[in-house]
Amino acid sequence: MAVKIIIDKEEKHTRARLGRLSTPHGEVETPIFMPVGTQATVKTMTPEEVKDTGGRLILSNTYHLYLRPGHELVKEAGGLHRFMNWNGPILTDSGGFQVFSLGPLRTITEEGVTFRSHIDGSKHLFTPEKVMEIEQALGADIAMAFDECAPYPCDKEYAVAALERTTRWAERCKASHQRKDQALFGIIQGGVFKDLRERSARELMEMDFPGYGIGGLSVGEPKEIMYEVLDHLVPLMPRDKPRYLMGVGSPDCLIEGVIRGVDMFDCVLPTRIARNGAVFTHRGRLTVRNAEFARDFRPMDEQCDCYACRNYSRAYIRHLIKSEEILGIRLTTIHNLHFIQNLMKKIKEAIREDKLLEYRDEFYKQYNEG
Ligand SMILES: Nc1nc2c(CCNCC3CCCCC3)c3[nH]c(NCCc4ccccc4)nc3cc2c(=O)[nH]1
Ligand SMILES: [Zn+2]
Repeated sequence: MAVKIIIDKEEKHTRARLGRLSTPHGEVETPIFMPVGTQATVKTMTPEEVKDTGGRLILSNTYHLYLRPGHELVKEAGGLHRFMNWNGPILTDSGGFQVFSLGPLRTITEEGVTFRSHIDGSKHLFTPEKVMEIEQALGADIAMAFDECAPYPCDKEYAVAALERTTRWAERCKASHQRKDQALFGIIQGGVFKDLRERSARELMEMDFPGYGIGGLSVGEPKEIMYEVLDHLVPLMPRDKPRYLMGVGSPDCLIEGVIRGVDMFDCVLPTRIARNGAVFTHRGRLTVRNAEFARDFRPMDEQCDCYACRNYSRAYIRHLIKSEEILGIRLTTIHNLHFIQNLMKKIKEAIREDKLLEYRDEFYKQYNEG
């Protein structure tokens, strides 16, 4: 088996669990937050720096790498691990979400999705078979199936059509996926409708994937609705397979997702807000580029022991960002990735001690999400 999860401990009062996910490029602990490396780099970070913040498994993307530099070029380079000098596990998303977020620039048919490149406007067709060819060429340890992510809100008919197409496309992905050293994960859809979520999960589990993405969430729905969908869906999923909540998330969503039994998370948030001069702290978000920090010589987060917080002040980092000095967003990125990985470490400790709900309450007491 290319990829499997071993559950080491289930938290006593929640669905949270500690596990180890083994892959051809090594074993990682779960629950895990996976930094995003859209164009074969976690923006502004060297692989060593990503590792130093606690990153162990990173994401890259079929859509972006197909358009530039091209999956054949990456294959010629020896695959994504060689190309980007990352020797840990990699997961590639299928581009389903990217292509659907292109809005009017794309059209969906049973065959696949035609879209125009956001780079040069050229026309392309993604079919399940084409996406499998791309992901196998990139060579990630985990490849996501090509799915249709329904928008939020959408009427039930739309969600049914997207779910049914996702199931048919999952069959086609499975039929055309040959790489034995790459695990293909199915993606569960069904919008915010509990019966549709059950149906999508059942149809995909019949295909016996080694792991499952939970798609169609974190697309604008209120967090409470996302939590309700998880409360209903996760118990239906196999206990001994990895559960990957796609596109999540913020610190509160990570804690709530782990409580509900999720093992894997990815989100652009930590790296994206860092580039906008904003950082996570134990007391909530802080926009360090704001004028109020011009003479604030404290670290970004006084409880943080990352490289940026040990060596630089808010005033200095604000100066760098205002002066468009690249070091500025490198320091906010180092901090944000460290903050999220440190949060995952504290969550894992709380699971070990069966105190995850207490940890959540303690976290919320100090943290207010913006
Ligand atoms: N196949 C697929 N992917 C999904 C993704 C992309 C996950 N990140 C991939 C990653 C690969 C490398 C390039 C970047 C993306 C999602 N992201 C979100 N929410 C993000 C919501 C969000 C949160 C913060 C900022 C922006 C957007 N919901 C998602 C649902 C799906 C889905 O159903 N199917
Ligand atoms: Zn820090």
